[in-house]
Amino acid sequence: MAGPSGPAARIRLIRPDDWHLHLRDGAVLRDVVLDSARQFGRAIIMPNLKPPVLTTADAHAYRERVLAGLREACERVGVDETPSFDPLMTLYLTDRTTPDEIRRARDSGFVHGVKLYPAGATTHSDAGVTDLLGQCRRTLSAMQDCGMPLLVHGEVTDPAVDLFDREAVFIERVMLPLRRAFPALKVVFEHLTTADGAAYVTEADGPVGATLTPQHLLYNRNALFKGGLRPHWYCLPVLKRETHRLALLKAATSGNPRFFLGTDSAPHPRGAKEQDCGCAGCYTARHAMALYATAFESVGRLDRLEAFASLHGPAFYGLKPNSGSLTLERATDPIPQELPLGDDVVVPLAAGESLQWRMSQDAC
Ligand SMILES: NC(=O)N[C@@H](CC(=O)O)C(=O)O
Ligand SMILES: [Zn+2]
Ligand SMILES: [Zn+2]
Repeated sequence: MAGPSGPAARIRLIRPDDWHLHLRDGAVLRDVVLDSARQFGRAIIMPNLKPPVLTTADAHAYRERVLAGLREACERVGVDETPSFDPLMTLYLTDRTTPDEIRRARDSGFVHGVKLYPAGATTHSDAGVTDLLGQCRRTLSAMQDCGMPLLVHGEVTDPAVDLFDREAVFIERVMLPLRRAFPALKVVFEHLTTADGAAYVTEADGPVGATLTPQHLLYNRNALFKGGLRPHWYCLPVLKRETHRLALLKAATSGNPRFFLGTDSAPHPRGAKEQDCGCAGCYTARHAMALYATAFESVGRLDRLEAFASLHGPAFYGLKPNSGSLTLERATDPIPQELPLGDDVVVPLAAGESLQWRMSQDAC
C-alpha cells in the first residue's frame, strides 16, 4: 500500500463492496453484473425496477435472478470460476409498506435495507413515498426497532426548489425531522453531492452514514457542459460546483467511517440518454475501483482507499469485511466508448478518457 504521497505501482486491498448499485433485470442484468462481481464481494442492490421490489418475496426472486444472471454471464465470457458475489437486497419503501413486511425482511437475512425514493425524485421513483413522516411512521418505527437501515435518495421534489439546492433543502425538511422522530434509526444518505450533506453526515448524532459515487468525487458540473451538452454525465443528484466536489473528496479521504463506497452505477441504453428527455444515471461499474483510486490519488490519499472501499461499509451494516483481496495496478487504458447492454449499448462514464489504474488481471 502507498504511503500518503508515495507513488505505488500496485495496490492490494481487502476485497471491496459496493453499497449502492443498480443492476436492472433480464438481458441488461446479464450484461452488467459481472462488471461488479469482478471487483466487489457484495453490493446493495437497488430496488427501483419496473415494477419495484416491494416485498421480501420480490427481493428473494430478484436475488435469484441476479445470481442466475451472474452464472450465465460467466459462462458466456468463459470465466472458469464464478466470482463470489453476495447481492444484498433492498425493498422499495412506499406509503403502503407495512411493519410486518419490515420484520419479514429482517428475518429473511438477505434484505439489508429499505430504500426511500421521494415520489418523482429520480429514475423509476413514481411509486415512491409522498409524505415520509405522514405516511410511514409505523413502518419507520419497525425499522428502528429491528435495526433495518433506511437508505435515502436525499432530494426534495418541490418544483419551487432549485435543482442544485434540493439536497441541502432535503436536510432541513426531511432529514432533521426524521432523525428527531427516530434517533436510533440507521440512515444512509445515498450518493451525497454537497458540502452541506458532508457536513450534516459528519456532525449528526446517531447512526448516520453516506455513500459517495466516483462521478461526484472526480467531476463538477462543468463536465455536463464541456464543449456541448453531455448526457452521459447526467445523474441525480446532479453534479455540483467544484467547492462541493472538494468537500466530498475531503470526506471520502478523511478516514471517517461514516463515509463509504457506493457507485450508484446506473446503466441506461445509449438512446434513453441521448434524446429530448434523457434518463438520469451514469454507468461506472466496469471501472469503479480504478475511478475511485484515481480520485483518492489526486489528493495523495491512496492509503485511505481500503478503509473507504472495504471496511467502513461492512462496519455500518454490521457485517464482516470480505476475506479475499483486490489488486489494482498502474495503467493508462482508455475507457471504452460503449459496452454491450441487452439489445443496445451503454456509454460508460468518462468514455474515451484514460484512467491511471486498472484491476489486475489476476485479481478475480
Ligand atoms: N442516480 C441516477 O441518476 N439514477 C438512478 C436512480 C438513483 O439512484 O437516483 C437510476 O436508477 O438510473
Ligand atoms: Zn438516487
Ligand atoms: Zn442509485
